[in-house]
Amino acid sequence: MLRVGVIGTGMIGEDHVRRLTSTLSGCRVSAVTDVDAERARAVADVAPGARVHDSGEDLVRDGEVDAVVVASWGATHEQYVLACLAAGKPVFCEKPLAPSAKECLRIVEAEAAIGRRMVQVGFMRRYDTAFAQLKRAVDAGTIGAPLLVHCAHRNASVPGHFVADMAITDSAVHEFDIVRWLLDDEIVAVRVLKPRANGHGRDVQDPLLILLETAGGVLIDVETSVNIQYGYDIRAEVVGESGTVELPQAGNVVVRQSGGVTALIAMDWRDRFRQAYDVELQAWVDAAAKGGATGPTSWDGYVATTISEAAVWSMGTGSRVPIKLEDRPVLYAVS
Ligand SMILES: NC(=O)c1ccc[n+]([C@@H]2O[C@H](COP(=O)([O-])OP(=O)(O)OC[C@H]3O[C@@H](n4cnc5c(N)ncnc54)[C@H](O)[C@@H]3O)[C@@H](O)[C@H]2O)c1
Ligand SMILES: O[C@H]1[C@H](O)[C@@H](O)[C@H](O)[C@@H](O)[C@H]1O
Repeated sequence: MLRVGVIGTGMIGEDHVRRLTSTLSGCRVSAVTDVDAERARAVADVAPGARVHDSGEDLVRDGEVDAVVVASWGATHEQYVLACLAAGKPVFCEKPLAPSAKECLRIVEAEAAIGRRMVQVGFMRRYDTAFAQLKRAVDAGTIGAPLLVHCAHRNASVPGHFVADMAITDSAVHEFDIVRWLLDDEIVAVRVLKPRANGHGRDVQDPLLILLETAGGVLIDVETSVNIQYGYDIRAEVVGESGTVELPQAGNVVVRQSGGVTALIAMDWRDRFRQAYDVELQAWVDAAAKGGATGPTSWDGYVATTISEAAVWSMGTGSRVPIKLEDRPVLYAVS
């Protein structure tokens, strides 16, 4: 039984504590912590026997914690992931791995020095049934070589602390990861365009249109909308040489009523990606129980954050920004 410590018991931290306690197998939550101690105590109540620690560092040191989930704010991820690596404990870190490429690189270097995978990054879309179907269709080659990808990432609304950059660093970072995975290709440049602003957006520039170029010559457009009101809507369509393939709309029940047809839509990410979170965390539990990690790597986290940094720069300057990556350590060599 893997004993898991959870750092950060906010929205997704609480969700993960619940699934580790009640949905997944081979694990239990033995400790939690949050800078909001009251919140940590409330969440500990859903995990029988879980201790509440004063700090993330204390939790990592706890002899009854075999592996750690980091679900605190992005700016705190690096310190906890590095503490886990130093303690030899496998760690699942929510996206973004860290807010800057420099911080991500320090994690990559620390893991590469150990010489084996210890970190899994929370890019859960790779475990989503709908995205898996999309990838299978692209890989099967029936639409020919991919030429274009159209993506939309729409949030009904976002919390009050959401600032302009977060449409990129918090939201579009998922697309930066998923298109690399979907196309087996690297992003080489990014440009961000700003249309007329949505009046629901307060001070946040919304929406954005992000244009990505890949090494293989594919062009990708990503719409981010963070105040779209009607629901949480994630879309992707790949245009190939002889056809197109589109992300199925996961779990949308179709209702026929009063002379109309309505397809219900999720209102937030918890709803839309529930299955993906369950599968990604079970995969991590299984790998962590053997002392390692699987799925999205620290390197994937570093690449996604590097693209985010370039996109934020482009949003400010309007320029096309090339993506420059450091050399990939052999630990993350593509097989
Ligand atoms: N994969 C996904 O789809 C997904 C979904 C939501 C959030 N996230 C990521 O998860 C992280 C948390 O997001 P959230 O929406 O749950 O935010 P949140 O604000 O609801 O929760 C974050 C929690 O971390 C706590 N915290 C902050 N600093 C801390 C520290 N130094 N030590 C311990 N606890 C600390 C806060 O008090 C808060 O309770 C972010 O990195 C976010 O991008 C990922
Ligand atoms: O933190 C959340 C989360 O990562 C969701 O998966 C994403 O769709 C949202 O845009 C973001 O704000």
